[in-house]
Amino acid sequence: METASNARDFYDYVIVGGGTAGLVLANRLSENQDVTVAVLEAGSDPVSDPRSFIPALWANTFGTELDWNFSTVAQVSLDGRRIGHHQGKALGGSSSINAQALITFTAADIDVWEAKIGLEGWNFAVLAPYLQKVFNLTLPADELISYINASWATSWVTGSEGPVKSCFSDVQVNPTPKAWIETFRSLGMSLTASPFSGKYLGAFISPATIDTRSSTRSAATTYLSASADRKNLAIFTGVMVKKILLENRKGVQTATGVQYVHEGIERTLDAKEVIVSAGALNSPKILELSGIGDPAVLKRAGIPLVVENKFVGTNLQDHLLSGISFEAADGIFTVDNFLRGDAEAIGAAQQQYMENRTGPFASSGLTHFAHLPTMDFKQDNEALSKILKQLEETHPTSSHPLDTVRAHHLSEFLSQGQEGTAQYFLLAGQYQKAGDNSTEGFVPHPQPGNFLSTLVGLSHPLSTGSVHVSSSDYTVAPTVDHNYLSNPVDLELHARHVRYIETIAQTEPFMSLLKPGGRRNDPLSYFEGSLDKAKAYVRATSDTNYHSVGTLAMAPKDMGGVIDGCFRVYGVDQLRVVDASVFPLIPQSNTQSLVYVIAERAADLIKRG
Ligand SMILES: Cc1cc2nc3c(=O)[nH]c(=O)nc-3n(C[C@H](O)[C@H](O)[C@H](O)COP(=O)(O)OP(=O)(O)OC[C@H]3O[C@@H](n4cnc5c(N)ncnc54)[C@H](O)[C@@H]3O)c2cc1C
Repeated sequence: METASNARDFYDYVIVGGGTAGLVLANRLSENQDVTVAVLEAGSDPVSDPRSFIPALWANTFGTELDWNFSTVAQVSLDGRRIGHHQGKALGGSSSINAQALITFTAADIDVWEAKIGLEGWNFAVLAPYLQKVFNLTLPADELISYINASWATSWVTGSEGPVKSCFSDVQVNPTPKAWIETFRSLGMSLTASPFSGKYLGAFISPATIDTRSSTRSAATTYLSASADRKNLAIFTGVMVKKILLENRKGVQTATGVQYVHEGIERTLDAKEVIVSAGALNSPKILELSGIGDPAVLKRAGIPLVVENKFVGTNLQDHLLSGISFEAADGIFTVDNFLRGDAEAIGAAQQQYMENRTGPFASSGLTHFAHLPTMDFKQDNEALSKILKQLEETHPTSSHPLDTVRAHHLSEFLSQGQEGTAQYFLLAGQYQKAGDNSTEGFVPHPQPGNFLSTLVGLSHPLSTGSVHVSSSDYTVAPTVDHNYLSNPVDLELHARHVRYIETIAQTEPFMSLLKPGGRRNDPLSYFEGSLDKAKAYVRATSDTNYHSVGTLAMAPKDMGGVIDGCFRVYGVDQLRVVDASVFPLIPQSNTQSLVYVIAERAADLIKRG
């Protein structure tokens, strides 16, 4: 058996990072028996680790060896707080620790790549068919489909036959779905079309990437099971790639392999082509350690410049998250007992899961979603006009050529009111801003009581940040600066959405899920309609939604691109990047579906040559 210590000297494709995108590529490229493929993954295989495979335990991976455990620098507009930022360090990458929500991208968010960024062939019609190549959705029994109003999913199931299994996980244990859907109906926000259709608004219960037969997480590792017997595919774990080996061939820098460390020993591996799939926060680091990047950044870190591109590590985007926790009515199920580490409650849930694979442990707990336009602007034309005017002006924080496209895209959404500008979702438990030490976990200091939280993620942030090396030492974490809320439009929109949570909480039937006269878990979360109070709360509590993307953008070079439409790094032959780094603009959806799809498309393009 091949191990990292006795690996061959040469593979056709060396994939750096066995994460979400990396394992899709490993499977698809090794379908051709005539090529050899090696995956180098820094983490271990988590498949038999309950923290990874039990759907509810995803946040228990935080701060463990399955997590890179990054943290941002102090965020000026978040009251100077540092934000802990988890990323999967294991086979399957972040798909092995994520919250498993399966929410697919919308047409408008992808079509803008072709129409406004000039990426030929990058549109919804081309990408959408890949969803069915990736996912395999199982429907619940008919009466449950009707209970959760999910008939929209029935037609999609036909043809969904990919390796990543998904299902509607928690409808049997959680009585809230109907209340969630009916509340948004009362607010005029019923689901307008299937969330798989590419254009919809409103509330729905989403599927999750969970295998219904075993009630276990279905991550990118399922791509490996499908290719386990292939002699031309080698998977190495516990291998940290230091840099890409570059050689000047006839005046063109060319990737010839990688340098890596395994069990303290440094080795090299040669390749016909190197594909970097180390995720949005690690891939830029690998390019910069190899001398590809902004001369000023490399100089500061003491790394010799090989290929200049000042956009490496820029354009970092995320869906900033905030929410309000309301005390739940008696008898409503919440996970607060688990968050407080109540041994009896955890033991009972564990036993139920082990015995018949049901109960709260069989679900990620995040399945109630709604995509909404900025509801305030339905009545307040003056406020809308003010924001649209702000969007026309170049803002001083503008730092990336794609900022203009971003502002125009958002402006269209706001003026038409037909697309989501925030994602709302329900957490049956208390939400708390994380501490700035990410090892503190999901809810660091749980309070007594049971809560229902409605959270809001800002869909199309204009604020962009960066991730860069601060040292030539590969063991040093990169400097992550999301620059959250640096553009005031983001604060204005996020605060309006977070304020709208109060309206949701006062609407039936959601209101009846809450304790009459019950408290909220944060004294700052009482806005009484004040936008200023909502803004202060957003600054004090917002956190990451773990959707970092965009740091090696696919775009023309003069628009801030680092790779072209075929994933090739500008200025370097035989080097590609395929992962969440390549998104030029963040979509309003959660990011895993687009990462999977992009990797499938990359495999097709690479195979075509
Ligand atoms: C906590 C959390 C919750 C989330 N919840 C959801 C959700 O519910 N729904 C959703 O759609 N999305 C969710 N996401 C986002 C989604 O999972 C990610 O966008 C996606 O998985 C990223 O895929 P990737 O291939 O870009 O990177 P990853 O999957 O993170 O893969 C990168 C891989 O590269 C490896 N690597 C990095 N550096 C090196 C190196 N130097 N040498 C060797 N290997 C290296 C890493 O260990 C990792 O395995 C969540 C993410 C997180 C972290």
